[in-house]
Amino acid sequence: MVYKIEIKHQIAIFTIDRPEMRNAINNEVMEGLESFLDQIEHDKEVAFAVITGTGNKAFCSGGDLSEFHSFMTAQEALPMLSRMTGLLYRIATLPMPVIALLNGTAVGGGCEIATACDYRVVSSTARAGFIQGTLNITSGWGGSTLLLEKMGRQDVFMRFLSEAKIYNAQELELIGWATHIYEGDIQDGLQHFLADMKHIHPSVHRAYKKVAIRSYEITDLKSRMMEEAEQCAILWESEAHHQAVASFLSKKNR
Ligand SMILES: CC[C@@H](C(=O)O)C(=O)SCCNC(=O)CCNC(=O)[C@H](O)C(C)(C)COP(=O)(O)OP(=O)(O)OC[C@H]1O[C@@H](n2cnc3c(N)ncnc32)[C@H](O)[C@@H]1OP(=O)(O)O
Repeated sequence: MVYKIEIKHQIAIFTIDRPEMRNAINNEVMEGLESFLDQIEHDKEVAFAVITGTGNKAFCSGGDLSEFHSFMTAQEALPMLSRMTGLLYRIATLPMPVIALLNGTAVGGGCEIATACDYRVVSSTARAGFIQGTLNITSGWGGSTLLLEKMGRQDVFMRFLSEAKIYNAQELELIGWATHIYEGDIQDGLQHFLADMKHIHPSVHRAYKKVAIRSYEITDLKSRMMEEAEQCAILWESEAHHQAVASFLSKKNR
């Protein structure tokens, strides 16, 4: 099993469990995420949902390049990109608040997943970045659409995307991407973040969540995220992208 699902004390936790692969997303993790969302979407008992990763090195390193490098054309890449885009839209529109608990680094699609969540609770040693540009692609799971939709300053977040750099926790807090930075133990970090919210009835959190996402349907956010996936698919088939992935994988196989 490459993921864990736990529902305890009204908190539903999805943990990507591939620490040796820096919690990269493959088809099996996608299936897990689908079943997690199916389980909690209509469960009124769940007050908060949490997405995290095993270990302290990575929250998620994005798409599993060793699996997805076999996609050579836009047509081959698009089903995977659209499937993840659909999942990120579901995460963003869950009826309860969703917390990305960044136990470690989030890059590429990992950064997109964290952006889809309502809050990013980040270890002081974690880092994050939309590094897709270094692979000659854009984000392809709807993550930059979500980033620019949710976050304040367009100039700051266009730069975050375009530099394709990894920011440290302090920088992530400064630009407003990280909601809360914790030191030390991950569970203590989560509990500390939730401490001032937990005594409020879950129906109140759900009502605020509704307010937060009410414009998504009117502005057809899902279609806009899908357009991002299509744009990424076009870049996916470029020679520069295939070369960048081959270079990453050749380091792995050395
Ligand atoms: C596909 C969709 C697209 C999107 O829409 O956004 C993407 O997500 S593109 C993918 C973008 N992700 C990357 O390019 C990440 C690449 N990984 C890294 O930069 C680093 O691994 C790290 C996340 C910064 C962690 O560095 P470090 O702690 O030094 O670990 P290693 O680099 O030694 O990795 C350990 C191990 O894991 C393998 N690995 C890591 N990430 C991936 C990945 N995304 N896909 C496949 N494999 C990955 C890495 O190759 C190492 O393997 P071994 O050498 O066999 O131990």
